[in-house]
Amino acid sequence: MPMNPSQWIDVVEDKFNYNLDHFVIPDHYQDDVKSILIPHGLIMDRIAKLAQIITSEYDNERITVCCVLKGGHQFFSDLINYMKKALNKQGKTLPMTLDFVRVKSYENDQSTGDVRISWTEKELKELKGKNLLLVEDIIDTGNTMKKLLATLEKYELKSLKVASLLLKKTPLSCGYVPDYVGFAVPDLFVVGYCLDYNDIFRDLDHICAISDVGKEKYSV
Ligand SMILES: O=P(O)(O)OC[C@H]1O[C@H](OP(=O)(O)OP(=O)(O)O)[C@H](O)[C@@H]1O
Ligand code: HPA
Repeated sequence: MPMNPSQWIDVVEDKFNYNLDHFVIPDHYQDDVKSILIPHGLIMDRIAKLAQIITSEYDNERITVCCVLKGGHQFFSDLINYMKKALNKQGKTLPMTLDFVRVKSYENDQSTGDVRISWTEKELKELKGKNLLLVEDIIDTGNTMKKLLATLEKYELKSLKVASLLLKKTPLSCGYVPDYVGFAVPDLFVVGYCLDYNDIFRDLDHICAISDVGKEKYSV
């Protein structure tokens, strides 16, 4: 069952803007972010809960958990670990196959509109009859996920669900809402925890709002 929006954590800009000196930020990013929206510890605690919810909704059938690279990598990796712990606690067994797809459409803080997906025809055909769980870092305009779902349509999956750590509250949204959401975030360009700006900031632990200095410094 998709989560009810009341189950998401709503990150409100004025309430959730931890000062940069409240947490450790690497020196090389000090000027490049303006506030911390979600500290790393909170991200991890939230993923533990998402893992509990997700594992409780599957039976003992094998699932294919597919990481949407590159941004989804950290969430995927932590989610799998928490899912294994949750299964252990629930005394339940759920065999998981781990899979990866590379998708890219952003340059600077804008979608180019050209969503490139690495799946080959052979890889797509192999998904027939599988229970697929797509794991994404963020749904912003929703165009990436819309294209992924449209691509999968004719391949006769047994089931398809999407978990996204973040869902951006933006007027540019196409209206797509994933089954599982960690946090609803304000309409700011966010970086850290593998979310990037031109491949920078993936090594930052917390989820932060990028500063104008950061945008300027790393723009292409
Ligand atoms: O909802 P949308 O507006 O389509 O944006 C979301 C997508 O944008 C980012 O990918 P990006 O193209 O930056 O590639 P990356 O995962 O390698 O960072 C992110 O990882 C999502 O896949
Ligand atoms: O806010 C964002 N941050 C990083 N990557 C993204 N891809 C879409 N939106 C974002």
